[in-house]
Amino acid sequence: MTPLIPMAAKPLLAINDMSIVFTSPDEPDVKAVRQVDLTLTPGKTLALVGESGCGKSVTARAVLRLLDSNAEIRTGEIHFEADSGPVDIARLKPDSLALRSIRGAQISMIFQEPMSSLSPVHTIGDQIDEIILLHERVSPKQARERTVSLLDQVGIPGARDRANAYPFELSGGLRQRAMIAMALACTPKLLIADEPTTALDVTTQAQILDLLRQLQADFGMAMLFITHDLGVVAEIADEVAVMYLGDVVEQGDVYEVFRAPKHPYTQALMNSVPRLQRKSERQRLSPIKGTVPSPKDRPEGCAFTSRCPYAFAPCPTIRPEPTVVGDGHVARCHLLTHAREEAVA
Ligand SMILES: Nc1ncnc2c1ncn2[C@@H]1O[C@H](COP(=O)(O)OP(=O)(O)OP(=O)(O)O)[C@@H](O)[C@H]1O
Repeated sequence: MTPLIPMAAKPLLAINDMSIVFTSPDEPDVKAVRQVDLTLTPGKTLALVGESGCGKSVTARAVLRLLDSNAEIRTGEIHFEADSGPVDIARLKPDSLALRSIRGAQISMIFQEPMSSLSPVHTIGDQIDEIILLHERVSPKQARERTVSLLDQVGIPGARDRANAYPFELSGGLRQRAMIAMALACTPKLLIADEPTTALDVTTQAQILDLLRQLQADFGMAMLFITHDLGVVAEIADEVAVMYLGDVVEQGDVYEVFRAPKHPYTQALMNSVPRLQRKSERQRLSPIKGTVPSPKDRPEGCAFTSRCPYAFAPCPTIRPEPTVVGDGHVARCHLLTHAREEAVA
């Protein structure tokens, strides 16, 4: 399939038509992610943004096949340019050697809560050494040298001594840095960051974002960055994909999407963010009316129908096709094609 967004370089990651369902013996399947297409270029950052429950984490976890046991990738492909050549991660067995050689080495992940990847009973140095020793042919002494240098690179003061600290002995910000060092231990091509700064105070959040940007420049890795914070997207991303109830409703270059959002959901998200303005120019913030429906009540058509101020006849039943709306900018909304049809008629 020809991508709607022209790619500047061969994608490192190309998710095509991916749908993920949660199954339960007593209930109908729940579609958490619906026919998602995403591409990520080497060295660039793609932000996945949207309200809680829209499928950001499930999409990201699918890339590492870290989904819960009741989740199933029902359709689609996850193409990754692995060291050994192109691979479709969706076809790999979660415990296969091929996937284990990718996970933690070529693609790694950081989380909001560092203790979800750090063990409380081992020192941070031992944990990072272990990952290096698992994936690379180096001696324990060489692994420790690399660990100390990584801890230093992520801004942990007194790295050699701190390598002997247990996670509970570090502050929240330092723990976050240690988790980042661990994720970078084998210089991955892709770092997946799932709300890594959400739990931090604003100063630490800014430091961690700066650090990630710096490390990205040093290591040349791509990032898939999950957040619900548009300010963070503006800070860190090259491209953005806006998700709503399992659908990607709009995606493209960050500047382009922020300058001229085309989907009513993206427009509403932008209007709900405070901006610095003179007192006389200040507008009231408009929160998005209503709540995200449960994925169990998703309409067949556009997922945003029940909250959209412009919804009209086709919206609840017919799913809008992706429409190219600008340079490297695509949105799924009937208004876009409707306006065009009217213009042509
Ligand atoms: N183990 C599970 N069983 C059933 N449904 C699940 C499970 N995990 C996630 N879901 C559902 O999948 C949907 C997407 O969840 P996901 O965690 O990806 O959302 P999110 O956008 O990352 O939200 P948040 O910002 O709150 O983390 C949600 O409706 C959620 O209820």
